[in-house]
Amino acid sequence: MDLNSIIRAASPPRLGLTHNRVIPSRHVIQCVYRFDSSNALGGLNFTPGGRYDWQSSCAILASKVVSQQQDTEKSGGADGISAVNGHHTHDLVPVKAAETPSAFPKPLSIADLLPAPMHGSQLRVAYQGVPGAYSEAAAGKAYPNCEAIPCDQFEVAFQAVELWIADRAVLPVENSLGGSIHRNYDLLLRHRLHIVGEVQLPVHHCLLALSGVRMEYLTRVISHPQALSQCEHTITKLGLNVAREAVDDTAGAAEYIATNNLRDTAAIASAKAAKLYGLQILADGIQDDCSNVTRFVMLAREPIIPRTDRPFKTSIVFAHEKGTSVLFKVLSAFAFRNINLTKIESRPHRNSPIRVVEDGNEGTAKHFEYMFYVDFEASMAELRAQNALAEVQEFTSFLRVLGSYPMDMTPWIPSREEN
Ligand SMILES: O=C(O)C(=O)C[C@]1(C(=O)O)C=C[C@@H](O)C=C1
Repeated sequence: MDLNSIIRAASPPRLGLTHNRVIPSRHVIQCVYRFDSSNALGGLNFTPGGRYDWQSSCAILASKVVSQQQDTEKSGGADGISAVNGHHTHDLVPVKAAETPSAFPKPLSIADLLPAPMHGSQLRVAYQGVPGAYSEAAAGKAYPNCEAIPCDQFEVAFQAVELWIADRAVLPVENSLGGSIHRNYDLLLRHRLHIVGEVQLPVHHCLLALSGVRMEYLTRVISHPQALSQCEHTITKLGLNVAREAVDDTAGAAEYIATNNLRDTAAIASAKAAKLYGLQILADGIQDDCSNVTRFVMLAREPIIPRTDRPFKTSIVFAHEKGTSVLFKVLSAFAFRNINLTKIESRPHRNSPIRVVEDGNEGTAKHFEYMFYVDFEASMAELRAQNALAEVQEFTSFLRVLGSYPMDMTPWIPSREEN
């Protein structure tokens, strides 16, 4: 087997935006949620008709399954894609029911309508990147024994869950050295998934190159922008005179070097990526700080029921039409109740990015408008959290609960070589 065949064998196809029409080999059930923007407890209350409602409707797209199945047939779909509801398309020829009852579509059962994971199968977890990416390791930490599904973009991982191709998505939101992964904050707002958990992964970076390549041959280092920034000082300290180039993910960088036989380029990626793509480790543990940790959130179509028997965290996002002046009031709603905040992030308000204030004598002032993301240490099952949010709602024009979920309390172990 040559190196390329090894790489191909090691890498299952990634989901891309063009794969959105992939149908799982069972009924596709689509849920559409409409959010009442006045809903402080969005996603946590399902009482129909009230102010605090999610309006939800579920439709079983049997006809869509059939039409997509025909499309797939035409394009010679791969195994598992051409199968619909457990029946391969070539089974669907006119036959007598008594002779071959399995030739007819199976009626839906309660099992088809159960929340994921369905049919007792493995939990399918979407992540951005290719095998060997840190996000894959985070998916394994969050859901041991899951089936990790590689996606080529963050957006695709969201869509994979929304379209029932995956049961969960695991996505990075912040790193102890590189800061926030802003793209995912923006996507959390644009999609209707719920945060159901978090994992913190110690990230141990290696410098990888083709076998026989020496550091002095290198002219370029490629990796995910977060990984490049997490190793910036070490790269300089190693005396490397190299261009830095950003690619979609760390393991993808390793795969690219191996596939294209690049002898002047190194990748920053995991030791697992070195093994998967047949690269040597030129330097080990090159992150600028040994306590380099990335925090990932787990996303699902449904929220979990918040509890009080273990430490919970709640993530919210809010905006106010009068700008940042209410921030103090909002934050004091938590301070007065002794609720600890663990994160505040502001992002441009896409719907109204600028507020213009006219002053007849002085001219016109333009202020930037923001969405604020806050994580606090309390469960939505606690009265103090509910009261805090009721107060926050008074000051805000938009408020959404992104999720209330168990905190990752695993003991602190600095990064090691295994990821
Ligand atoms: O590229 C990868 O391997 C990823 O999983 C992405 C990612 C990130 O987005 O921050 C995850 C963890 C590390 O911080 C570096 C990169």
